[in-house]
Amino acid sequence: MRIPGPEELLDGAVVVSQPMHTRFRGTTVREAMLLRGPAGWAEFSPFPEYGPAESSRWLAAAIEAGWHGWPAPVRDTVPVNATVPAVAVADVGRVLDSFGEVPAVKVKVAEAGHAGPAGVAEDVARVAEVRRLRPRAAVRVDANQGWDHDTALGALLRLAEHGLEYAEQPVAGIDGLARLRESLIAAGAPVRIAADESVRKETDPLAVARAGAADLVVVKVQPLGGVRRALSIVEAAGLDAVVSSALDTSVGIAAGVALAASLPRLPHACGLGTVALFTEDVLEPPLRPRGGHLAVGAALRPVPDAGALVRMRADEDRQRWWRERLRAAWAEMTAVGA
Ligand SMILES: O=C(O)CCC(=O)C1=CC=C[C@@H](O)[C@@H]1C(=O)O
Ligand SMILES: [Mg+2]
Repeated sequence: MRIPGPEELLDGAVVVSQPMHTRFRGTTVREAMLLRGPAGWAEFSPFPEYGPAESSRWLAAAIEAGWHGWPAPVRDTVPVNATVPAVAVADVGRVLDSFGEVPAVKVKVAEAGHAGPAGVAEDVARVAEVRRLRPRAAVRVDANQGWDHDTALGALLRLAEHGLEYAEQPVAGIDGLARLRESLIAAGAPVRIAADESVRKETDPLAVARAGAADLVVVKVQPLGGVRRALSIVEAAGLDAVVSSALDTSVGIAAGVALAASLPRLPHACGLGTVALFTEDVLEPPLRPRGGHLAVGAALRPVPDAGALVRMRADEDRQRWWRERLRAAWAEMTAVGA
């Protein structure tokens, strides 16, 4: 893959700032740098705390999107899940309604500061409310590795009573996932385990499959370094994959759609409905599911709305900060031996 130089990448780049309806991942504003390449618009939006090495994979994904393009799709539509942040029970209905009809709902649990017994009770109540409001949807939970073994085991045994499609990264680490999976089977509640952080943050994303630590892998285009790299990780893992967003703008969501559309098997709804969590988006109309699905054809060549780019443009300090970040990620990516 040809790697353009930083000046070429930054020519026409703009940083946008997106306010969120609900706090998610500890923030209420998400920034993203949008790049304009010969193959189309691309997104570079590593989370603010990520250093150059981790960010270099996000840059590789942007270069693929903007300078090379994606593999051909094998399906026309992609099923999408609603994402319910760790909100109070009273707010669950409002969040669900913002996603419209969906085949699956992902519920955030074990939020920082709420991973003890009182937090588990809140999590169970949130999942019960989702189940009450969407009796036919598949319900999955994502703990972002916030529980320890015993809390996860206790929580999942209670949550399993509401019917769980799977539990995403309930505990940290590959060994932790493998041990919990065994304990759940031994307890007669074989809740399926999906690995997220143990795939996207490990230097060896296949280790989870080798260790028998998960039933599914969650794959996100930017953290894994592009659609092609994510496809090869899924193939080598030999596990079913759930495609999810990294809280991207619709430009980044398009890359997720490209991945979901080109996977040979797609048995689960994808976490690609997250633009519903933002108050504004760069696309007019935003990439939002209809009837629980995103249409692939319309999604693959996102062109931001010129007015939205002006309205959402971050201030000049943030433009400079992101330009430096891209240069640092580029230097890491092209360093000898990288
Ligand atoms: O998968 C979804 O439904 C939405 C995306 C999502 O949950 C995430 C996006 C970005 C960062 C993560 O904290 C989070 C996740 O852990 O999967
Ligand atoms: Mg996750």
